[in-house]
Amino acid sequence: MSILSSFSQRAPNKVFIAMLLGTLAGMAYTMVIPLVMNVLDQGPAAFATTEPETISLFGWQVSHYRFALLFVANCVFILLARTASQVILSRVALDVTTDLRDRMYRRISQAPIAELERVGLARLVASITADVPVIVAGARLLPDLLTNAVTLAGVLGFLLFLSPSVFWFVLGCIALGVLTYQLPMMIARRYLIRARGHLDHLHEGIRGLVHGAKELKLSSDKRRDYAENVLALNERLVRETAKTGMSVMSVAQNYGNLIVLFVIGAIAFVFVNYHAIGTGVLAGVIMALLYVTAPVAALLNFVPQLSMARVAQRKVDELFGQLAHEDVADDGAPRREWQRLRLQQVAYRYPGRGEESGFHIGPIDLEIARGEIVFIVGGNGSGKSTLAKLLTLHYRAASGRVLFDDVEVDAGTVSGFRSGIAAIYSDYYLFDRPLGIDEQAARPEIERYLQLLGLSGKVSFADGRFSTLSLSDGQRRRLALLVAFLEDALLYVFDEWAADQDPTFKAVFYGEILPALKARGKAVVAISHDDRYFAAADRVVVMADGMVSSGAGTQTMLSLPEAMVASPDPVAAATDAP
Ligand SMILES: Nc1ncnc2c1ncn2[C@@H]1O[C@H](COP(=O)(O)OP(=O)(O)OP(=O)(O)O)[C@@H](O)[C@H]1O
Repeated sequence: MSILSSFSQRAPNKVFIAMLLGTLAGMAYTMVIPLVMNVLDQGPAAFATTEPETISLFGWQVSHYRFALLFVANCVFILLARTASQVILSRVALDVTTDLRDRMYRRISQAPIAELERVGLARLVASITADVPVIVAGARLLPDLLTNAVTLAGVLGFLLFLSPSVFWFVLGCIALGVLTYQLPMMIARRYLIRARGHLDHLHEGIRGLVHGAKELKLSSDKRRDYAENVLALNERLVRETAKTGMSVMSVAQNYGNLIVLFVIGAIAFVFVNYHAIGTGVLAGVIMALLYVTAPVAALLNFVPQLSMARVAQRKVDELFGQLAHEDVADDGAPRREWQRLRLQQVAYRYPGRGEESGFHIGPIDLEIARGEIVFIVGGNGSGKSTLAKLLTLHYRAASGRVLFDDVEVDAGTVSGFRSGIAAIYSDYYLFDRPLGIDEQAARPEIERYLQLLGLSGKVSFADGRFSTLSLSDGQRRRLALLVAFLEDALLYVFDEWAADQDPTFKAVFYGEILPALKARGKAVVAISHDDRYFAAADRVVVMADGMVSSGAGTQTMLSLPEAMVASPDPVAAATDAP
Protein backbone atom coordinates (compact mmCIF):
# COMPACT_ATOMS: atom_id res chain seq x y z
CA MET A 1 0.00 0.00 0.00
CA SER A 2 1.38 3.44 -0.84
CA ILE A 3 2.25 5.72 2.01
CA LEU A 4 -0.08 8.41 0.69
CA SER A 5 -3.04 6.08 0.97
CA SER A 6 -1.89 5.19 4.52
CA PHE A 7 -2.05 8.90 5.34
CA SER A 8 -5.50 9.39 3.90
CA GLN A 9 -6.81 6.20 5.49
CA ARG A 10 -5.46 7.13 8.93
CA ALA A 11 -7.09 10.55 9.09
CA PRO A 12 -8.93 11.42 5.88
CA ASN A 13 -10.37 14.67 7.20
CA LYS A 14 -7.10 15.91 8.61
CA VAL A 15 -5.21 15.03 5.45
CA PHE A 16 -7.85 16.79 3.37
CA ILE A 17 -7.61 19.92 5.54
CA ALA A 18 -3.79 19.84 5.40
CA MET A 19 -3.87 19.52 1.61
CA LEU A 20 -6.46 22.26 1.32
CA LEU A 21 -4.45 24.61 3.52
CA GLY A 22 -1.30 23.81 1.53
CA THR A 23 -3.14 24.58 -1.69
CA LEU A 24 -4.61 27.81 -0.30
CA ALA A 25 -1.16 28.85 0.94
CA GLY A 26 0.13 28.30 -2.59
CA MET A 27 -2.65 30.47 -3.99
CA ALA A 28 -1.87 33.15 -1.45
CA TYR A 29 1.78 33.01 -2.49
CA THR A 30 0.73 33.59 -6.07
CA MET A 31 -1.25 36.65 -5.03
CA VAL A 32 1.88 38.42 -3.82
CA ILE A 33 3.14 39.23 -7.31
CA PRO A 34 -0.03 40.86 -8.70
CA LEU A 35 -0.41 42.79 -5.44
CA VAL A 36 3.08 44.23 -5.69
CA MET A 37 2.71 44.84 -9.43
CA ASN A 38 -0.11 47.21 -8.66
CA VAL A 39 2.21 49.70 -7.08
CA LEU A 40 4.92 49.60 -9.72
CA ASP A 41 4.82 52.57 -12.06
CA GLN A 42 6.79 50.53 -14.50
CA GLY A 43 4.61 47.47 -14.09
CA PRO A 44 2.30 46.06 -16.74
CA ALA A 45 -0.47 48.40 -17.76
CA ALA A 46 -3.12 45.94 -16.66
CA PHE A 47 -2.05 46.44 -13.06
CA ALA A 48 -1.55 50.19 -13.05
CA THR A 49 -3.76 51.87 -10.47
CA THR A 50 -4.84 55.38 -11.15
CA GLU A 51 -4.67 57.07 -7.83
CA PRO A 52 -2.31 55.82 -5.12
CA GLU A 53 -4.20 56.44 -1.89
CA THR A 54 -1.75 57.21 0.88
CA ILE A 55 -2.48 57.12 4.59
CA SER A 56 -0.39 57.67 7.66
CA LEU A 57 0.03 54.66 9.93
CA PHE A 58 2.02 54.89 13.14
CA GLY A 59 3.83 57.86 11.64
CA TRP A 60 4.69 55.97 8.42
CA GLN A 61 3.35 56.96 5.00
CA VAL A 62 1.65 53.96 3.43
CA SER A 63 0.61 54.27 -0.20
CA HIS A 64 -1.96 52.02 -1.84
CA TYR A 65 -3.05 51.25 1.69
CA ARG A 66 -5.84 48.88 0.62
CA PHE A 67 -3.36 46.77 -1.28
CA ALA A 68 -0.92 47.08 1.60
CA LEU A 69 -3.55 45.73 3.98
CA LEU A 70 -4.39 42.96 1.57
CA PHE A 71 -0.68 42.21 1.25
CA VAL A 72 -0.25 41.93 5.04
CA ALA A 73 -3.40 39.82 5.37
CA ASN A 74 -2.13 37.60 2.59
CA CYS A 75 1.22 37.13 4.30
CA VAL A 76 -0.43 36.34 7.64
CA PHE A 77 -2.66 33.83 5.88
CA ILE A 78 0.37 32.16 4.27
CA LEU A 79 2.04 31.91 7.68
CA LEU A 80 -1.01 30.40 9.35
CA ALA A 81 -2.13 28.12 6.53
CA ARG A 82 1.31 26.71 5.85
CA THR A 83 2.11 26.17 9.51
CA ALA A 84 -1.24 24.55 10.21
CA SER A 85 -0.91 22.33 7.18
CA GLN A 86 2.59 21.20 8.18
CA VAL A 87 1.65 20.65 11.83
CA ILE A 88 -1.43 18.62 10.91
CA LEU A 89 0.45 16.42 8.50
CA SER A 90 3.42 15.98 10.87
CA ARG A 91 1.03 14.69 13.51
CA VAL A 92 -0.67 12.36 11.10
CA ALA A 93 2.81 11.25 10.00
CA LEU A 94 3.64 10.20 13.56
CA ASP A 95 0.42 8.19 13.74
CA VAL A 96 1.17 6.63 10.36
CA THR A 97 4.69 5.73 11.53
CA THR A 98 3.20 3.86 14.46
CA ASP A 99 0.64 2.19 12.18
CA LEU A 100 3.33 1.19 9.73
CA ARG A 101 5.49 -0.34 12.45
CA ASP A 102 2.41 -1.96 13.94
CA ARG A 103 1.64 -3.58 10.59
CA MET A 104 5.22 -4.78 10.43
CA TYR A 105 5.01 -6.25 13.93
CA ARG A 106 1.87 -8.11 12.93
CA ARG A 107 3.42 -9.35 9.70
CA ILE A 108 6.42 -10.62 11.65
CA SER A 109 4.33 -12.33 14.32
CA GLN A 110 2.08 -13.91 11.69
CA ALA A 111 4.95 -15.14 9.54
CA PRO A 112 5.97 -18.80 9.72
CA ILE A 113 9.10 -19.40 11.83
CA ALA A 114 10.87 -20.93 8.83
CA GLU A 115 10.40 -17.67 6.90
CA LEU A 116 11.67 -15.54 9.77
CA GLU A 117 14.75 -17.75 10.05
CA ARG A 118 15.34 -17.37 6.32
CA VAL A 119 14.91 -13.59 6.18
CA GLY A 120 16.98 -13.00 9.29
CA LEU A 121 16.76 -10.55 12.14
CA ALA A 122 19.14 -7.93 10.72
CA ARG A 123 17.04 -7.28 7.61
CA LEU A 124 13.84 -7.00 9.61
CA VAL A 125 15.34 -4.59 12.12
CA ALA A 126 16.92 -2.50 9.34
CA SER A 127 13.56 -2.18 7.67
CA ILE A 128 11.75 -1.14 10.80
CA THR A 129 14.38 1.30 12.05
CA ALA A 130 15.83 2.68 8.81
CA ASP A 131 13.16 2.47 6.13
CA VAL A 132 10.03 3.50 8.00
CA PRO A 133 11.31 7.00 9.00
CA VAL A 134 12.45 7.67 5.42
CA ILE A 135 9.07 6.68 4.02
CA VAL A 136 7.23 8.85 6.49
CA ALA A 137 9.60 11.80 5.97
CA GLY A 138 8.82 11.58 2.25
CA ALA A 139 5.11 11.69 2.92
CA ARG A 140 5.46 14.65 5.27
CA LEU A 141 6.69 16.76 2.37
CA LEU A 142 3.25 16.69 0.80
CA PRO A 143 1.90 20.04 2.06
CA ASP A 144 5.05 21.87 0.95
CA LEU A 145 4.89 20.05 -2.33
CA LEU A 146 1.34 21.23 -2.80
CA THR A 147 2.06 24.79 -1.72
CA ASN A 148 4.93 25.08 -4.15
CA ALA A 149 3.10 23.34 -6.97
CA VAL A 150 0.13 25.65 -6.58
CA THR A 151 2.41 28.69 -6.40
CA LEU A 152 4.10 27.59 -9.59
CA ALA A 153 0.77 26.97 -11.29
CA GLY A 154 -0.48 30.38 -10.11
CA VAL A 155 2.57 32.22 -11.37
CA LEU A 156 2.36 30.40 -14.69
CA GLY A 157 -1.28 31.53 -14.86
CA PHE A 158 -0.10 35.06 -14.16
CA LEU A 159 2.41 34.78 -17.01
CA LEU A 160 -0.35 33.53 -19.29
CA PHE A 161 -2.33 36.61 -18.37
CA LEU A 162 0.65 38.88 -19.07
CA SER A 163 1.77 37.32 -22.33
CA PRO A 164 0.67 33.97 -23.75
CA SER A 165 3.82 33.68 -25.88
CA VAL A 166 6.01 34.13 -22.78
CA PHE A 167 3.88 31.57 -20.95
CA TRP A 168 4.40 28.89 -23.61
CA PHE A 169 8.09 29.67 -23.85
CA VAL A 170 8.53 29.42 -20.06
CA LEU A 171 6.47 26.25 -19.90
CA GLY A 172 8.55 24.63 -22.66
CA CYS A 173 11.83 25.65 -20.99
CA ILE A 174 10.74 24.34 -17.57
CA ALA A 175 9.52 21.06 -19.09
CA LEU A 176 12.85 20.62 -20.88
CA GLY A 177 14.74 21.43 -17.68
CA VAL A 178 12.72 18.95 -15.64
CA LEU A 179 13.18 16.23 -18.26
CA THR A 180 16.95 16.66 -18.44
CA TYR A 181 17.01 16.76 -14.65
CA GLN A 182 15.65 13.21 -14.59
CA LEU A 183 18.82 11.68 -16.03
CA PRO A 184 21.19 12.48 -13.12
CA MET A 185 18.35 11.74 -10.71
CA MET A 186 17.96 8.27 -12.19
CA ILE A 187 21.67 7.58 -11.80
CA ALA A 188 21.60 8.89 -8.23
CA ARG A 189 18.63 6.69 -7.41
CA ARG A 190 20.46 3.60 -8.64
CA TYR A 191 23.35 4.34 -6.31
CA LEU A 192 21.01 4.95 -3.39
CA ILE A 193 19.28 1.60 -3.95
CA ARG A 194 22.67 -0.07 -3.99
CA ALA A 195 23.70 1.74 -0.79
CA ARG A 196 20.51 0.56 0.91
CA GLY A 197 21.36 -3.04 -0.06
CA HIS A 198 24.82 -2.70 1.50
CA LEU A 199 23.18 -1.29 4.63
CA ASP A 200 21.52 -4.68 5.27
CA HIS A 201 24.95 -6.35 5.31
CA LEU A 202 26.25 -3.61 7.56
CA HIS A 203 23.43 -4.22 10.03
CA GLU A 204 24.26 -7.92 10.04
CA GLY A 205 27.88 -6.94 10.74
CA ILE A 206 26.88 -4.69 13.63
CA ARG A 207 24.82 -7.53 15.07
CA GLY A 208 27.94 -9.71 14.99
CA LEU A 209 29.94 -6.93 16.66
CA VAL A 210 27.50 -6.79 19.59
CA HIS A 211 26.61 -10.46 19.92
CA GLY A 212 30.16 -11.61 19.27
CA ALA A 213 31.77 -8.95 21.47
CA LYS A 214 33.12 -11.53 23.90
CA GLU A 215 34.76 -13.63 21.19
CA LEU A 216 36.21 -10.56 19.48
CA LYS A 217 37.55 -9.10 22.74
CA LEU A 218 39.75 -12.12 23.33
CA SER A 219 41.77 -11.84 20.17
CA SER A 220 43.13 -8.74 18.50
CA ASP A 221 43.63 -10.73 15.26
CA LYS A 222 39.95 -11.69 15.19
CA ARG A 223 38.98 -8.14 16.05
CA ARG A 224 41.13 -6.70 13.28
CA ASP A 225 39.89 -9.25 10.79
CA TYR A 226 36.26 -8.53 11.64
CA ALA A 227 36.78 -4.78 11.72
CA GLU A 228 38.53 -4.73 8.35
CA ASN A 229 36.82 -7.45 6.39
CA VAL A 230 33.30 -7.14 7.66
CA LEU A 231 32.59 -3.78 9.27
CA ALA A 232 34.97 -1.49 7.37
CA LEU A 233 34.24 -3.28 4.10
CA ASN A 234 30.49 -2.84 4.44
CA GLU A 235 30.90 0.68 5.78
CA ARG A 236 33.02 1.50 2.75
CA LEU A 237 30.50 0.02 0.35
CA VAL A 238 27.64 1.94 1.98
CA ARG A 239 29.70 5.13 2.14
CA GLU A 240 31.08 5.02 -1.39
CA THR A 241 27.80 4.20 -3.08
CA ALA A 242 25.92 6.75 -0.95
CA LYS A 243 28.61 9.38 -1.65
CA THR A 244 28.37 8.85 -5.40
CA GLY A 245 24.59 8.86 -5.21
CA MET A 246 24.53 12.04 -3.15
CA SER A 247 27.08 13.78 -5.40
CA VAL A 248 25.11 13.03 -8.54
CA MET A 249 22.01 14.16 -6.69
CA SER A 250 23.72 17.44 -5.74
CA VAL A 251 24.55 18.07 -9.40
CA ALA A 252 20.93 17.38 -10.27
CA GLN A 253 19.66 19.61 -7.47
CA ASN A 254 21.83 22.56 -8.39
CA TYR A 255 20.96 22.14 -12.02
CA GLY A 256 17.31 22.14 -10.92
CA ASN A 257 17.86 25.35 -8.93
CA LEU A 258 19.25 27.06 -12.02
CA ILE A 259 16.52 26.04 -14.43
CA VAL A 260 14.43 29.16 -13.82
CA LEU A 261 17.48 31.40 -14.03
CA PHE A 262 18.25 29.88 -17.45
CA VAL A 263 14.69 30.69 -18.46
CA ILE A 264 15.06 34.29 -17.28
CA GLY A 265 18.30 34.62 -19.25
CA ALA A 266 16.69 33.07 -22.32
CA ILE A 267 13.81 35.58 -22.16
CA ALA A 268 15.95 38.63 -21.40
CA PHE A 269 18.62 37.92 -24.03
CA VAL A 270 16.97 35.81 -26.71
CA PHE A 271 13.19 35.78 -26.54
CA VAL A 272 12.90 39.60 -26.69
CA ASN A 273 14.66 39.57 -30.07
CA TYR A 274 11.90 37.51 -31.62
CA HIS A 275 8.79 38.77 -29.84
CA ALA A 276 7.59 42.29 -29.28
CA ILE A 277 7.35 42.62 -25.51
CA GLY A 278 6.98 45.88 -23.59
CA THR A 279 9.34 46.87 -20.80
CA GLY A 280 6.55 46.78 -18.24
CA VAL A 281 5.53 43.27 -19.24
CA LEU A 282 9.18 42.14 -19.36
CA ALA A 283 9.71 43.51 -15.84
CA GLY A 284 6.59 41.68 -14.67
CA VAL A 285 7.68 38.44 -16.32
CA ILE A 286 11.17 38.59 -14.83
CA MET A 287 9.80 39.45 -11.41
CA ALA A 288 7.33 36.58 -11.56
CA LEU A 289 10.04 34.20 -12.72
CA LEU A 290 12.43 35.29 -9.96
CA TYR A 291 9.61 34.76 -7.55
CA VAL A 292 9.02 31.27 -8.83
CA THR A 293 12.71 30.26 -8.60
CA ALA A 294 12.31 29.07 -5.03
CA PRO A 295 9.16 26.98 -5.60
CA VAL A 296 10.68 25.31 -8.68
CA ALA A 297 13.89 24.55 -6.79
CA ALA A 298 11.89 23.28 -3.82
CA LEU A 299 9.76 21.09 -6.07
CA LEU A 300 12.83 19.61 -7.68
CA ASN A 301 14.51 19.15 -4.32
CA PHE A 302 11.56 17.13 -3.15
CA VAL A 303 12.37 14.63 -5.84
CA PRO A 304 15.47 13.21 -4.08
CA GLN A 305 13.61 12.86 -0.80
CA LEU A 306 10.64 11.31 -2.50
CA SER A 307 12.90 8.96 -4.41
CA MET A 308 14.63 7.94 -1.18
CA ALA A 309 11.18 7.34 0.29
CA ARG A 310 10.36 5.24 -2.76
CA VAL A 311 13.57 3.23 -2.35
CA ALA A 312 12.68 2.61 1.30
CA GLN A 313 9.08 1.75 0.43
CA ARG A 314 10.28 -0.71 -2.19
CA LYS A 315 12.64 -2.30 0.30
CA VAL A 316 9.85 -2.71 2.84
CA ASP A 317 7.43 -4.09 0.24
CA GLU A 318 10.08 -6.48 -1.05
CA LEU A 319 10.97 -7.74 2.41
CA PHE A 320 7.43 -8.16 3.58
CA GLY A 321 6.45 -9.61 0.23
CA GLN A 322 8.90 -12.41 1.03
CA LEU A 323 7.36 -12.95 4.44
CA ALA A 324 4.39 -15.09 3.65
CA HIS A 325 1.40 -14.91 5.92
CA GLU A 326 1.13 -18.20 7.77
CA ASP A 327 -1.85 -20.25 6.76
CA VAL A 328 -3.62 -20.17 10.12
CA ALA A 329 -7.38 -19.89 9.96
CA ASP A 330 -8.15 -20.04 13.67
CA ASP A 331 -5.58 -17.67 15.13
CA GLY A 332 -6.37 -17.25 18.83
CA ALA A 333 -8.58 -20.36 18.94
CA PRO A 334 -9.03 -21.97 22.36
CA ARG A 335 -6.77 -24.84 23.31
CA ARG A 336 -7.72 -28.22 21.89
CA GLU A 337 -7.43 -31.22 24.19
CA TRP A 338 -5.80 -34.44 23.01
CA GLN A 339 -4.27 -37.65 24.34
CA ARG A 340 -1.90 -38.78 21.63
CA LEU A 341 0.29 -37.02 19.10
CA ARG A 342 1.19 -38.88 15.92
CA LEU A 343 3.54 -38.11 13.09
CA GLN A 344 2.78 -40.20 10.00
CA GLN A 345 5.39 -40.22 7.26
CA VAL A 346 6.29 -36.63 8.09
CA ALA A 347 9.07 -35.04 6.05
CA TYR A 348 10.56 -31.58 6.00
CA ARG A 349 13.26 -29.91 3.94
CA TYR A 350 15.05 -26.61 4.50
CA PRO A 351 15.33 -24.46 1.40
CA GLY A 352 18.66 -25.01 -0.35
CA ARG A 353 21.22 -22.38 -1.27
CA GLY A 354 22.15 -22.21 -4.93
CA GLU A 355 23.04 -25.67 -6.16
CA GLU A 356 23.05 -27.14 -2.65
CA SER A 357 19.81 -28.75 -1.54
CA GLY A 358 18.71 -28.09 2.05
CA PHE A 359 18.86 -30.57 4.90
CA HIS A 360 16.03 -33.06 4.81
CA ILE A 361 14.38 -35.07 7.57
CA GLY A 362 11.91 -37.91 7.29
CA PRO A 363 9.76 -39.61 6.43
CA ILE A 364 9.22 -40.03 10.17
CA ASP A 365 6.61 -42.07 12.03
CA LEU A 366 6.38 -41.27 15.70
CA GLU A 367 3.81 -41.43 18.49
CA ILE A 368 3.87 -39.62 21.78
CA ALA A 369 1.14 -40.04 24.36
CA ARG A 370 0.20 -37.86 27.29
CA GLY A 371 1.92 -39.13 30.45
CA GLU A 372 4.95 -40.30 28.46
CA ILE A 373 8.54 -39.10 28.46
CA VAL A 374 10.33 -39.40 25.13
CA PHE A 375 13.97 -38.53 24.68
CA ILE A 376 15.30 -37.54 21.26
CA VAL A 377 18.97 -38.31 21.02
CA GLY A 378 21.51 -38.33 18.22
CA GLY A 379 24.60 -36.67 16.87
CA ASN A 380 25.00 -33.00 16.10
CA GLY A 381 23.13 -32.01 12.98
CA SER A 382 21.11 -35.21 12.91
CA GLY A 383 17.86 -33.20 12.85
CA LYS A 384 16.70 -33.29 16.49
CA SER A 385 15.85 -29.59 16.74
CA THR A 386 14.18 -29.72 13.34
CA LEU A 387 12.02 -32.57 14.57
CA ALA A 388 11.26 -30.58 17.74
CA LYS A 389 10.05 -27.66 15.59
CA LEU A 390 7.82 -30.05 13.67
CA LEU A 391 6.43 -31.42 16.93
CA THR A 392 5.74 -27.92 18.25
CA LEU A 393 4.05 -27.09 14.92
CA HIS A 394 6.46 -24.29 14.05
CA TYR A 395 7.52 -26.06 10.90
CA ARG A 396 4.74 -27.44 8.78
CA ALA A 397 5.40 -30.86 7.30
CA ALA A 398 6.15 -30.80 3.58
CA SER A 399 4.53 -34.23 3.33
CA GLY A 400 2.90 -36.69 5.72
CA ARG A 401 0.43 -35.94 8.49
CA VAL A 402 0.61 -34.65 12.04
CA LEU A 403 -2.38 -35.79 14.10
CA PHE A 404 -3.54 -35.06 17.60
CA ASP A 405 -5.77 -38.03 18.35
CA ASP A 406 -7.60 -38.31 15.05
CA VAL A 407 -7.59 -34.64 14.18
CA GLU A 408 -5.07 -33.63 11.57
CA VAL A 409 -3.11 -30.44 12.01
CA ASP A 410 -4.06 -28.03 9.26
CA ALA A 411 -4.74 -24.32 8.90
CA GLY A 412 -8.01 -24.71 10.76
CA THR A 413 -6.68 -26.59 13.79
CA VAL A 414 -3.06 -25.56 14.20
CA SER A 415 -3.65 -22.61 16.48
CA GLY A 416 -5.77 -24.61 18.95
CA PHE A 417 -3.10 -27.32 19.15
CA ARG A 418 -0.26 -24.83 19.48
CA SER A 419 -1.93 -23.35 22.55
CA GLY A 420 -1.32 -26.61 24.36
CA ILE A 421 2.41 -26.70 23.66
CA ALA A 422 5.24 -25.23 25.73
CA ALA A 423 8.79 -25.41 24.49
CA ILE A 424 12.23 -24.28 25.52
CA TYR A 425 14.47 -24.34 22.44
CA SER A 426 18.23 -24.18 22.58
CA ASP A 427 17.98 -20.61 21.22
CA TYR A 428 15.06 -19.73 23.50
CA TYR A 429 14.21 -16.14 24.29
CA LEU A 430 13.46 -15.19 27.87
CA PHE A 431 10.96 -12.35 28.27
CA ASP A 432 11.18 -10.30 31.43
CA ARG A 433 7.60 -11.22 32.31
CA PRO A 434 5.33 -14.21 31.96
CA LEU A 435 2.99 -13.32 29.11
CA GLY A 436 -0.72 -13.96 28.82
CA ILE A 437 -1.34 -14.98 32.42
CA ASP A 438 -3.32 -13.51 35.28
CA GLU A 439 -0.51 -11.99 37.29
CA GLN A 440 -2.34 -11.95 40.64
CA ALA A 441 -3.58 -15.53 40.35
CA ALA A 442 -0.18 -16.81 39.27
CA ARG A 443 1.81 -15.03 41.95
CA PRO A 444 1.75 -17.81 44.61
CA GLU A 445 2.65 -20.37 41.95
CA ILE A 446 5.53 -18.21 40.71
CA GLU A 447 6.88 -17.81 44.24
CA ARG A 448 6.70 -21.58 44.71
CA TYR A 449 8.47 -22.33 41.44
CA LEU A 450 11.15 -19.71 42.15
CA GLN A 451 11.89 -21.61 45.32
CA LEU A 452 11.75 -25.02 43.66
CA LEU A 453 14.13 -23.91 40.91
CA GLY A 454 16.62 -22.44 43.36
CA LEU A 455 15.97 -18.89 42.16
CA SER A 456 14.20 -17.35 45.15
CA GLY A 457 17.28 -15.54 46.40
CA LYS A 458 18.11 -14.25 42.94
CA VAL A 459 14.89 -13.24 41.26
CA SER A 460 11.68 -11.85 42.62
CA PHE A 461 8.40 -11.19 40.90
CA ALA A 462 6.84 -7.75 41.25
CA ASP A 463 4.66 -5.49 39.10
CA GLY A 464 4.08 -8.30 36.67
CA ARG A 465 7.74 -8.81 35.80
CA PHE A 466 10.83 -10.56 37.03
CA SER A 467 13.20 -8.33 38.97
CA THR A 468 16.20 -9.27 36.84
CA LEU A 469 17.33 -11.37 33.90
CA SER A 470 21.00 -10.84 34.71
CA LEU A 471 21.49 -14.43 35.71
CA SER A 472 23.82 -17.26 34.89
CA ASP A 473 22.97 -19.33 31.78
CA GLY A 474 21.71 -22.19 33.94
CA GLN A 475 19.59 -19.85 36.06
CA ARG A 476 18.10 -18.17 33.00
CA ARG A 477 17.09 -21.57 31.70
CA ARG A 478 15.47 -22.35 35.02
CA LEU A 479 13.49 -19.13 34.78
CA ALA A 480 12.43 -20.16 31.28
CA LEU A 481 11.32 -23.46 32.77
CA LEU A 482 9.28 -21.61 35.38
CA VAL A 483 7.50 -19.68 32.63
CA ALA A 484 6.82 -22.96 30.80
CA PHE A 485 5.32 -24.46 33.98
CA LEU A 486 2.95 -21.51 34.28
CA GLU A 487 1.54 -22.31 30.86
CA ASP A 488 0.37 -25.69 32.13
CA ALA A 489 0.68 -27.10 28.61
CA LEU A 490 -0.19 -30.59 27.37
CA LEU A 491 3.07 -31.12 25.50
CA TYR A 492 6.43 -29.98 26.85
CA VAL A 493 9.43 -29.90 24.53
CA PHE A 494 12.89 -29.25 25.96
CA ASP A 495 15.75 -28.82 23.52
CA GLU A 496 18.91 -29.62 25.50
CA TRP A 497 17.49 -27.81 28.48
CA ALA A 498 19.80 -29.45 30.98
CA ALA A 499 22.97 -28.85 28.94
CA ASP A 500 24.21 -26.02 31.13
CA GLN A 501 22.77 -27.11 34.48
CA ASP A 502 25.03 -28.16 37.32
CA PRO A 503 25.04 -31.90 38.23
CA THR A 504 22.63 -31.41 41.12
CA PHE A 505 20.09 -29.58 39.03
CA LYS A 506 20.53 -31.93 36.11
CA ALA A 507 19.48 -34.68 38.47
CA VAL A 508 16.52 -32.59 39.66
CA PHE A 509 15.45 -32.03 36.05
CA TYR A 510 15.65 -35.65 34.94
CA GLY A 511 14.74 -37.20 38.27
CA GLU A 512 12.00 -34.91 39.52
CA ILE A 513 10.77 -32.36 37.05
CA LEU A 514 10.24 -34.66 34.07
CA PRO A 515 8.56 -37.39 36.17
CA ALA A 516 6.39 -34.73 37.82
CA LEU A 517 5.23 -33.52 34.41
CA LYS A 518 4.58 -37.12 33.39
CA ALA A 519 2.61 -37.71 36.58
CA ARG A 520 0.44 -34.74 35.70
CA GLY A 521 -0.40 -36.30 32.36
CA LYS A 522 1.85 -34.15 30.21
CA ALA A 523 3.54 -35.47 27.11
CA VAL A 524 7.24 -34.69 27.50
CA VAL A 525 9.84 -34.59 24.75
CA ALA A 526 13.41 -33.88 25.77
CA ILE A 527 16.31 -33.56 23.36
CA SER A 528 19.30 -34.68 25.30
CA HIS A 529 22.94 -35.62 25.08
CA ASP A 530 22.95 -36.68 28.76
CA ASP A 531 23.31 -40.44 28.25
CA ARG A 532 23.63 -40.84 32.05
CA TYR A 533 19.94 -40.02 32.30
CA PHE A 534 18.54 -41.81 29.25
CA ALA A 535 16.92 -44.24 31.67
CA ALA A 536 14.59 -41.48 32.81
CA ALA A 537 12.78 -41.80 29.48
CA ASP A 538 9.95 -44.15 28.65
CA ARG A 539 11.24 -44.19 25.11
CA VAL A 540 14.37 -43.02 23.41
CA VAL A 541 14.14 -41.87 19.81
CA VAL A 542 17.48 -41.97 18.07
CA MET A 543 18.05 -39.66 15.15
CA ALA A 544 20.67 -39.99 12.46
CA ASP A 545 20.78 -38.07 9.17
CA GLY A 546 17.23 -36.86 9.56
CA MET A 547 15.77 -40.33 10.15
CA VAL A 548 14.57 -41.84 13.43
CA SER A 549 14.83 -45.23 15.03
CA SER A 550 13.30 -45.88 18.47
CA GLY A 551 14.96 -47.64 21.36
CA ALA A 552 13.30 -48.83 24.56
CA GLY A 553 13.80 -46.76 27.67
CA THR A 554 13.35 -47.70 31.27
CA GLN A 555 11.53 -46.16 34.15
CA THR A 556 14.47 -46.77 36.48
CA MET A 557 16.19 -43.61 37.59
CA LEU A 558 19.80 -44.30 37.00
CA SER A 559 22.34 -42.18 38.77
CA LEU A 560 19.85 -40.21 40.80
CA PRO A 561 20.42 -39.49 44.45
CA GLU A 562 17.88 -41.39 46.50
CA ALA A 563 16.39 -38.29 48.07
CA MET A 564 15.47 -37.00 44.65
CA VAL A 565 13.85 -40.17 43.45
CA ALA A 566 11.85 -40.28 46.69
CA SER A 567 9.87 -37.16 45.82
CA PRO A 568 8.38 -37.55 42.37
CA ASP A 569 6.44 -34.29 42.45
CA PRO A 570 8.84 -31.38 42.74
CA VAL A 571 6.07 -28.91 43.35
CA ALA A 572 5.00 -30.96 46.32
CA ALA A 573 8.65 -31.18 47.35
CA ALA A 574 8.97 -27.43 47.25
CA THR A 575 5.79 -26.94 49.21
CA ASP A 576 6.78 -29.51 51.80
CA ALA A 577 10.26 -28.11 52.20
CA PRO A 578 10.86 -26.57 55.61
N1 LIG B 1 17.30 -22.42 9.89
C1 LIG B 1 17.87 -23.35 9.10
N2 LIG B 1 17.95 -23.13 7.77
C2 LIG B 1 18.49 -24.05 6.95
N3 LIG B 1 19.03 -25.22 7.38
C3 LIG B 1 19.00 -25.48 8.70
C4 LIG B 1 18.42 -24.57 9.63
N4 LIG B 1 18.53 -25.10 10.87
C5 LIG B 1 19.14 -26.30 10.72
N5 LIG B 1 19.43 -26.52 9.43
C6 LIG B 1 20.05 -27.73 8.86
O1 LIG B 1 19.50 -28.85 9.50
C7 LIG B 1 20.52 -29.69 10.01
C8 LIG B 1 20.03 -30.30 11.32
O2 LIG B 1 19.90 -29.24 12.24
P1 LIG B 1 19.28 -29.50 13.69
O3 LIG B 1 19.37 -28.21 14.43
O4 LIG B 1 17.94 -30.10 13.54
O5 LIG B 1 20.27 -30.59 14.29
P2 LIG B 1 20.40 -31.13 15.76
O6 LIG B 1 20.32 -32.61 15.68
O7 LIG B 1 19.43 -30.46 16.67
O8 LIG B 1 21.88 -30.70 16.11
P3 LIG B 1 22.55 -30.32 17.53
O9 LIG B 1 22.68 -31.56 18.34
O10 LIG B 1 23.87 -29.79 17.12
O11 LIG B 1 21.67 -29.30 18.16
C9 LIG B 1 21.74 -28.81 10.15
O12 LIG B 1 22.91 -29.55 9.91
C10 LIG B 1 21.55 -27.79 9.07
O13 LIG B 1 22.13 -28.23 7.88
